[in-house]
Amino acid sequence: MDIAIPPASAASPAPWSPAEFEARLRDKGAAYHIHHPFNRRLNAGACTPHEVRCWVANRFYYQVCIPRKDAAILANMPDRAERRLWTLRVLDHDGHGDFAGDAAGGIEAWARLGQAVGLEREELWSLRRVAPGVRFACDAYVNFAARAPWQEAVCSSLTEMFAPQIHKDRLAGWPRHYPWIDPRGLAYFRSRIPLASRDVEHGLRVTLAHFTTRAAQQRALDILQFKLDILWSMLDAIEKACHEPA
Ligand SMILES: O=C(O)c1cc(C(=O)O)c2c(n1)C(=O)C(=O)c1cc(C(=O)O)[nH]c1-2
Repeated sequence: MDIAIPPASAASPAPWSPAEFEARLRDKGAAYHIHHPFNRRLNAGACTPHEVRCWVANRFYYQVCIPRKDAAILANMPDRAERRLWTLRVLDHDGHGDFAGDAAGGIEAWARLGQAVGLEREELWSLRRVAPGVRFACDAYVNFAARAPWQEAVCSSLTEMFAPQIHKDRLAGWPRHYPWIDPRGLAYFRSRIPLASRDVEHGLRVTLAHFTTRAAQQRALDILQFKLDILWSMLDAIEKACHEPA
């Protein structure tokens, strides 16, 4: 992701209007990992208990990386008001307050999902089931967020525009498809629906204000594609690592 934004010139096409630009960002949902064959199988109830556990153990690495990447973005934000908003993202995942209920944070909620699918806590936290491709993909996200201008890092979080649907699919289908999973373990997915909407509102405001030439808008679309590729690559690696020979 080291392609520089070329300077606007008289020959550049006019920028898209904010509404058109936002529509083009939203069109990127066609490449979201909701359409990945492994996710389609997972949410259709076609995965074995081994595959579900393996997905939960691998995705845990994404969960632990998210607040690290958000902390890296914070360090690059000069503006106090933006930092105050962004801090919430770190706390959403790391937890705050009394460490009970929602205050325990997303990582703890994911660990409870691990318990609900039958993973030992130590096995999850040790990260020993994380496939190399999942590590590479998540580390690429943290590295990009740390090195890019903060507005570009914010833009890369906009895959969250498409996340509420994937969480809703899990909440709607898993209790029927996977009755062996304790439904209390699904609380993480429920908790993310309002938080993702709040995050997207902020992320879109920053993105629409920052990427204002056509070349910059094209770069924003490329950044979003880079993040979509990270999520897709994670599932490619998970699909391979979690495959159970018949
Ligand atoms: O389960 C999913 O498919 C999924 C996807 C994404 C995403 O689109 O990046 C996030 C989440 N979940 C999620 O739970 C979450 O907290 C989150 C934060 C971010 C981000 O980029 O800052 N993405 C996502």
